[in-house]
Amino acid sequence: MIELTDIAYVRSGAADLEGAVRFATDVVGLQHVDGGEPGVAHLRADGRHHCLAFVEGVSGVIASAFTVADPGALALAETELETRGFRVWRGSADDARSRRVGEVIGFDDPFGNRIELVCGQQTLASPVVPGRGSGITEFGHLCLDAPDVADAHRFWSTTFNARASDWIGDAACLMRIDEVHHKLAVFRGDEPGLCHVNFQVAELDDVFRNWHHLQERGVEIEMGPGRHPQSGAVFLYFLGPEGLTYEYSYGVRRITDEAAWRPRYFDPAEPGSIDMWLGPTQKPLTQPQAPHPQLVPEGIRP
Ligand SMILES: O=C/C=C/C(C(=O)O)=C(/O)C(=O)O
Ligand SMILES: [Fe+2]
Repeated sequence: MIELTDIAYVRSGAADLEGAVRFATDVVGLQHVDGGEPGVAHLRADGRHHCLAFVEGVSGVIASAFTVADPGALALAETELETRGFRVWRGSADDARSRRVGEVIGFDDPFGNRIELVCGQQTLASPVVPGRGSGITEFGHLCLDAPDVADAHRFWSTTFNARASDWIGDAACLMRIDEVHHKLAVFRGDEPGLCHVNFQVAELDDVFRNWHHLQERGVEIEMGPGRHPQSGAVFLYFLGPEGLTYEYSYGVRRITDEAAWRPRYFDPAEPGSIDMWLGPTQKPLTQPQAPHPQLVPEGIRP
């Protein structure tokens, strides 16, 4: 069992790097950390050096990354994954440097999502300088697609320390790796992909202020404002460039009594099972950002 300690970053290809960065800073409110690396832009939301990296080139998600404790844990993870039949890539010093981590390995999950595991993710001492006052406090979670959510849960909970916090029938499983209700979600989809990246905001007011801001800027609101009955968070999903869906949310549940928590099973057909406020659309659940074409799965399965 590999212990994930946190989510680390999402790395995505960007056909229009400047446009992707402009949106991430001026609209979403992330900080552009200039790393002096041509063709790569790092965006910061919290203490992490970055939680989103755009790499100039073909659009599409390159990898979703998680941290493990240290180089020893990463070496054990590498062996464990190989033992389970995964082909594991070990990043070079340049790969690690571009990700601002000590070491990086990668593999394709059984559904074709490229996952990276890292140790030594860089923390920046300087305060975050947000691109806009959207109230972002933290990179909250990431959401992947898989054709069978129960299979995905089996994979994540037996290979890693992910635990189901709640299910939405066979449509979604929300999983935690620490106290936060979910840092990883898997939604049912025919193809692998990245459903969305989530950023927590400081106040309920931020969600609504951001909603107005996005509307004024003509940004496509995919769903919300609404409230998820699972985490209890008030959410807003919107579509950015490069097919990337962003989510702001406020008030995510923390599961502090691990032993007492029992996952709940919501019926996706019940009105309100996704949005207690009964909002109209469920688009972000059905249109993930497709994987970068060069990374389309090679069928590596255990
Ligand atoms: O469709 C349900 C989504 C639930 C949640 C939540 O409970 O917060 C999400 O954030 C999500 O996975 O998008
Ligand atoms: Fe979410």
